Amino acid sequence: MTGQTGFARALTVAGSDSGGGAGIQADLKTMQELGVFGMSALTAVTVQNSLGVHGVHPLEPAAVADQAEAVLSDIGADAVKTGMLFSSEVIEAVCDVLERYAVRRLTVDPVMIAKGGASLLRAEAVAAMVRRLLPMAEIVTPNVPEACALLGLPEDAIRDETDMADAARQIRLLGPEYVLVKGGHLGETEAETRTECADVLAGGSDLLRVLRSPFIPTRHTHGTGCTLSAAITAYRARGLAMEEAVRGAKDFVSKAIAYAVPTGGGIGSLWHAAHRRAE
Ligand SMILES: Nc1ncnc2c1ncn2[C@@H]1O[C@H](COP(=O)(O)OP(=O)(O)O)[C@@H](O)[C@H]1O
Ligand SMILES: Cc1ncc(COP(=O)(O)O)c(N)n1
Repeated sequence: MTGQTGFARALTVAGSDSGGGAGIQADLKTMQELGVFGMSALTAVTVQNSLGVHGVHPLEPAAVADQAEAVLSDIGADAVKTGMLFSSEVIEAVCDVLERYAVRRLTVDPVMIAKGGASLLRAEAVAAMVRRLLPMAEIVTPNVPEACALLGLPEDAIRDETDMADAARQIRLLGPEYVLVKGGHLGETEAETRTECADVLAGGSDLLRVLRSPFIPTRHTHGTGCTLSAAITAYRARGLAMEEAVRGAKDFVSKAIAYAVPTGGGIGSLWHAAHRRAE
């Protein structure tokens, strides 16, 4: 038997979601669906289902760093993403490894709070994320509350697309080459009249794009952010240009939301194979 040559590889550094919809599980499903060989460095085991996060068991920072090192020193990765990192110690340990292997195609999903409200990043770790991780990122993908936290703004400071664009430009000044501020949380209170979900991409020399997609009226949105950032990472691993990668990822996540599955009695999860049906 011969192996496949010329395949793209991606590494995710993130937490496990026992419910299967977010975290490492969403990342690996997305990478596989997009034809990329997915690998993982686990940061924490979360006890999670559709009703929320019931426990968080972080791994030792050295255990996280060793997993990333094992992957990068042997298999290699064409692109890397980070998700739930939990503590400043884990951020520091992961940054040391990414720096050592000169990882360039790095997507940072600055995961802070799960949809049910549980904290997936200690408050003290935001400073380490800003100081060490953001300058290494090729793209950072905050949702609206995360963008506020990165900029030290009150959590209701971003109210419309103009505010999202301002925030994206300001976060760029923290070091990442591109910033995608995601608008899934904007207008949550007007769900009945909402027609679209817009994300703002800033980067390159003077790129500013508003990426629009139809709003899908569903409560089953567990894993949207993880899936979007994993798809960007997979497309970058395959060598697509950044704007193309982000547009492709938004399309992938929209389809996965449209065919979301009502797993459990709470917030259900995306269906990562949906793009196959829609093609
Ligand atoms: N109900 C929805 N319909 C269509 N797109 C959505 C919906 N909810 C979120 N999205 C999209 O999913 C992606 C993730 O956004 P968001 O939910 O804001 O991130 P997070 O999961 O990090 O909170 C974005 O591209 C956003 O526009
Ligand atoms: C382990 C883990 N990582 C990330 C999320 C965020 O999920 P979402 O994409 O719904 O914001 C989560 N709920 N659990």
